Amino acid sequence: MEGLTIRNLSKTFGGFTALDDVSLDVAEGEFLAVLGPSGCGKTTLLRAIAGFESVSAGEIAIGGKVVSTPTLEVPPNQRRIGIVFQNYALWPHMTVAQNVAYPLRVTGVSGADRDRRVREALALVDLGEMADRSPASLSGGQRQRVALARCLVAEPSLVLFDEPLANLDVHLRASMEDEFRAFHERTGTTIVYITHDQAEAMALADRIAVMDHGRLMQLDTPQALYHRPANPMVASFISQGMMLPTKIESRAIEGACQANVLGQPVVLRCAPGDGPRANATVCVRAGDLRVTTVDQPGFDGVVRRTVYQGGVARLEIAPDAAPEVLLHLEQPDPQSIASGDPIRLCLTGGWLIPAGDGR
Ligand SMILES: Nc1ncnc2c1ncn2[C@@H]1O[C@H](COP(=O)(O)OP(=O)(O)OP(=O)(O)O)[C@@H](O)[C@H]1O
Repeated sequence: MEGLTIRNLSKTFGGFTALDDVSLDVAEGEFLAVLGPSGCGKTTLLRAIAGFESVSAGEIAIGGKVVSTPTLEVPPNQRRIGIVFQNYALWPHMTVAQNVAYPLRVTGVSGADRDRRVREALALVDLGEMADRSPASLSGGQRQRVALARCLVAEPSLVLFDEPLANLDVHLRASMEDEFRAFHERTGTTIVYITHDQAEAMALADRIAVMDHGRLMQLDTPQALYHRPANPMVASFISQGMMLPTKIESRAIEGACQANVLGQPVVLRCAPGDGPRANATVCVRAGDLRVTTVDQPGFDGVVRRTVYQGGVARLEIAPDAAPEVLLHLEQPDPQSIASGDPIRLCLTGGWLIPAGDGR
């Protein structure tokens, strides 16, 4: 298979396991984001793919060719990989074109061939007009595009992005997201994109690998991660899913179970074959909760906090039957609910976290 294949990859530093039995495939032309909290192993994974880090167990293959095992290490410059870092790493004394030409110079590509490839790479990132400018005269986003062109000029089979937007302000991040998406559509490059920003991963990637403590928690489309998280870590990490204890009362029929949550009967979405079991948990999104009245099905709680957000207020609520869980929902204007008020909520749906850890 072309693209990238990782099989049972582990990496230990002394006695510490930074990557723990990670397996994943990235298809040729696919855009995969690797997402997870600080310290989950994202950078170690990227460094192992790039060849900057040896592996303790398992195997990495790029374009069908094995490049890393505990006894084999193909050097980084023979892996046909491009890397875009968050700090651009452009040479300040060179023009934009000279920066982009640099990887070709060091590999001995010269003359008209080099000029043509630099022109094409700059055109791909829409910087053809800026070839003779110095990096200091460019905006942060333009510099990031030069870094992208410099990586593309070497015609990599795989491009690794290491939190490339982490240093940019919010507006520039949004426009660079558009640029990266357009770039991927235009070139069909296989991309592995490391980030701790969930919104960025969701906006850009075909699929997302969620990691925690060195382990792959779930690899799926953004929609599947949101609607069908495989375990509590993914459920709470993606869009602040809320977890509530649940009693399942029927077997799954057409993807739904009858259940009871905090005393309220409710139909929940679930995996095929799910059914009554101990310690079941439902993942609830803010949109699954609404404020209701005492004569309606639901459960009672107390408002702990309200935060007005323009047009809506975020209500944080502790249910009476599980006060250790803090629920949140958005209540549209006009606002009449205050902190400390008793409240009744109705749960309209949710996803039953599958049994086991779902990996
Ligand atoms: N050379 C090393 N020696 C010892 N421990 C290391 C080394 N490199 C990484 N680690 C540890 O491995 C774990 C994973 O680190 P890594 O940098 O891959 O995480 P990350 O997900 O990229 O985090 P962040 O988002 O904060 O950059 C951390 O606990 C880190 O301290």
